[in-house]
Amino acid sequence: AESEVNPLQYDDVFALELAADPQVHANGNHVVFVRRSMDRQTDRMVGRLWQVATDGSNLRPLTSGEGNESSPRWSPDFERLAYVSDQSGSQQIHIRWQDSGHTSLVSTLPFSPGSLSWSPDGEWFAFTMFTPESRQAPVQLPGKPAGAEWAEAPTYIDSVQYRRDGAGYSPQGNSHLYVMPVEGGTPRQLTEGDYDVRGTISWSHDGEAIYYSANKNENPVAEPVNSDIYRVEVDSAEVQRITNTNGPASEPKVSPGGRQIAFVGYQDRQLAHQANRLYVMNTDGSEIRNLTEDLDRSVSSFEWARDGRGIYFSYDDEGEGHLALHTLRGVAETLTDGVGGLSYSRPYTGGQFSVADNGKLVFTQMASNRPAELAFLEGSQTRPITQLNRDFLSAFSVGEVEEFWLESSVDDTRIQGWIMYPPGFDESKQYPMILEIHGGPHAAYGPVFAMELQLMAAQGYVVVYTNPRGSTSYGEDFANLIHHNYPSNDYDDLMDAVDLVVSRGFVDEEELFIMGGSGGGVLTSWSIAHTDRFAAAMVVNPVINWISFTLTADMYPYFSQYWFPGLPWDNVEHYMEYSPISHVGKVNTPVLLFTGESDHRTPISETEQYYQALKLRGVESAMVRVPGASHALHLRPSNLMAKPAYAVYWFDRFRANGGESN
Ligand SMILES: CC(=O)N[C@@H](C)C(=O)N[C@@H](C)C(=O)O
Repeated sequence: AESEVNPLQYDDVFALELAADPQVHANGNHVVFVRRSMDRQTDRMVGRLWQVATDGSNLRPLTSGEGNESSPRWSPDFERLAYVSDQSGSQQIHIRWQDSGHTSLVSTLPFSPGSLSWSPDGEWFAFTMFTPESRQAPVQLPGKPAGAEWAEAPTYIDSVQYRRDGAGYSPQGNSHLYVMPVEGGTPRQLTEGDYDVRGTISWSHDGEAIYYSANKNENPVAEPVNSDIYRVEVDSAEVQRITNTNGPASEPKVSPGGRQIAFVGYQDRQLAHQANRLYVMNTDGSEIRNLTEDLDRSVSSFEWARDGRGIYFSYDDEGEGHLALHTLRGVAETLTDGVGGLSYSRPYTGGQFSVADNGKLVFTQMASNRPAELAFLEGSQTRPITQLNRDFLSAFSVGEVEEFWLESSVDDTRIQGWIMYPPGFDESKQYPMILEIHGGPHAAYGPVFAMELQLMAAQGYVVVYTNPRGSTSYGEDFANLIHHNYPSNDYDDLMDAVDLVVSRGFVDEEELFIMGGSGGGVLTSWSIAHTDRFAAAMVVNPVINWISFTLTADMYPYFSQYWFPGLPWDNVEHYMEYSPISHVGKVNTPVLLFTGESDHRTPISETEQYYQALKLRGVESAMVRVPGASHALHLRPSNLMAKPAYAVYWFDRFRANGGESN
């Protein structure tokens, strides 16, 4: 009955929890994971290490929980657990002895460690760490008296990657590979040069070398996606190149027997979307085999089976994460779906898993009514392990999500989408509707819990979301329907979805609203230049002008060469034809903009261009600037609630009868 409906409140963002980074014990009996929750005082998501038996019993914290903890990694004998924590004031490596429960800080690193990995004998850690390049500024100004307070010195920059979204302006330097005794000591740098070591690092079976991936090409600007796998000897730091592929070769993982390496990558064809394939090769780089050539889906992550006879991997298909096993003999078997749940703000796909002996697996399980929880897979049986959100969600009515498919009005291409109903939905009534559009554009939404969308549904809006052409998880051809052609018929797919939902009869056509972030901001601003059917729009961290975007975004070498037929100055007409700014003269829809001031992916200058253009045209518009926020606007819980709160404020203003229709 309607009286029992208890919709979510904005403040409930602080009640969300999720289970991440599962690391299952080899015996499959218990799993260590990062329990993420929201801290109201610091306005941040914090991670704490917890352990639970895979039958769901004995859920308990592993540490005193005073720091933000991440990256739990079992020692090879499963007697110790390494992890990273900022308990000491900076991100450092800690160890927990599983028998005594004793924990200890073992590093004093100048920068945060990444890709933490135990040596096979359990005596060394390997990790990546930022390594500053000690270089004096080329200009030294004379005349500063001792103790004088002069302006901060100007910064001299000549590196390609001088800023990164989420990290800000970087000092000169690179991420390099280090080793350190596990009981502590001085880290020893194994790689050097003007390239970054990122992602998985993997010890050779005998512990004498480490495999890593890097883009060491002479002109990394011209080859932004190219990378290869290298082997560095731990004693001598001698480096050997293992692959020489045309495209990325990354995430190397040595097989349990030590004779093979699995990795992901693809043959570069300069397409906007190129699906990651899973490869195996001998450790000397010979006999490279593409295991997933026929899958036509992107491999998200993978792990060797402990007997070395196959590789478990995850991939998204039709908006949902799947786990599969590929034996080295060539047989592939899908084991489960429902992998995902780590994106809690908008319903993006993405999950994690961990492999025990004998085909037992733990994975993050997605659901449209709660964020990621852990689940156990044994054979073909899946059972839940954690219920971290049970307490909070049992008290509230969450919007139900229904899948739909439609055939494109342009070319009959099948398009998938979802409707989120407001709690207490009554189909005999008329509701306002929000179309919420994902970014990427090569990314996918799915039936995943999404707090931003839930908070808008809780305010009485039907929320519709789709995977228009260009989205991933439907194969490379579907994604590349917008190659050098974005935005285009993806707009028609979105309008087809609106038509379908309107035809169901429960949406008030006078109360249609549209919003989207990033690539979704592109499509929102594009849509309102091509139709006046929406009563108002919210354009979140958009790209408005492809020329200014490619020349200010952090990933500019990639965007300029993979999303367009050539560089901006040689293709001005193309760039401008596809830029929403070129069509702003047709916009009549009231627009609210919402962007992080520290966004280096779609810089706020894009938002400002659009805002000023709308003002010049006299279109009703406002701009919300989010101080300190990067492209990942949801990272601070207060911003996670601010975005839907502003959306509802703006859309309520433009409802037909002051919001009284339902
Ligand atoms: C590749 C990339 O970062 N694209 C951005 C323009 C984008 O659309 N990002 C999406 C994933 C988002 O929602 O932020």
